Amino acid sequence: MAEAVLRVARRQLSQRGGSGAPILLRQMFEPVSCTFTYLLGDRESREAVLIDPVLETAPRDAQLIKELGLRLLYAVNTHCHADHITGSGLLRSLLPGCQSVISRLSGAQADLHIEDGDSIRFGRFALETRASPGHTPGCVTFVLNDHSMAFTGDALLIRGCGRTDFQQGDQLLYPAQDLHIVTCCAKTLYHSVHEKIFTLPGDCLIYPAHDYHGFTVSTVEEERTLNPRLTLSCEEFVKIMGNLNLPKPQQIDFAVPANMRCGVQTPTA
Ligand SMILES: N[C@@H](CCC(=O)N[C@@H](CCS)C(=O)NCC(=O)O)C(=O)O
Ligand SMILES: [Fe+2]
Repeated sequence: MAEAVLRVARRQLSQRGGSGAPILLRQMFEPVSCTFTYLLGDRESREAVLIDPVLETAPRDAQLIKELGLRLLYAVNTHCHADHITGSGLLRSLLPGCQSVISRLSGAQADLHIEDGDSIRFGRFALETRASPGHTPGCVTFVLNDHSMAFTGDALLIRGCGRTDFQQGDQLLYPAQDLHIVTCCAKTLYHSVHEKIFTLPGDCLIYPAHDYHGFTVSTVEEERTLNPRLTLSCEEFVKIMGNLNLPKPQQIDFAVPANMRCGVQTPTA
């Protein structure tokens, strides 16, 4: 009971802030890779962060940020993406003052490297970093400080989850050389989701990095009870992940090397 009261109080503090203004949130879509980019801002200080921008839609995002009178502090990545080039490199040149961010464990270049437990602050709000490896070793989930929403990248998708068949060394490659790697990554992902995401409040909103079925948002409670993969035992989950037989992402051969350098740094002529 005391915990519930505290949670409500925390939520009012962050979502409503001191002035009663709610957080500014925009979910944007890039249709080729089916990627969601999220803009979060503080209406009072005008400080903002962008989660998982895509190279092709970075100019759109920069224009919206300017139109809304926001100051982009950080263009952050939930992981080194295999299916598209990140927009974080381009955004730092389109919006001077913006810094690119990715986890240290991704091995990718960026202005700032984050680790489990680090906070990304913007105005009266903050995003907590929770390491959630498995899809890639450097995957993180960002949780708003009042635990009302989580940006899960590819660790947890709506009624699905990220694939675990990438070879993970210096770079992501496909396919993983043997089933042992897929098994190990799948076990890691299962524990990440159960320990770092499903432990959040049931009404915490889940915002993934992709959706291929037309969904936009879910909740912890929905995924805890309805996700067809993550409601299985770890053993059954590992078996399913070893047999997804997904085709190689079309852009992986050039997207991953580019993302290891945090994408394209300057606008093309
Ligand atoms: N067809 C797409 C790639 C689709 C894909 O592999 N998606 C990844 C997430 C992006 S790295 C994934 O984990 N999918 C899980 C699933 O169950 O679909 C392309 O060619 O880009
Ligand atoms: Fe991914």
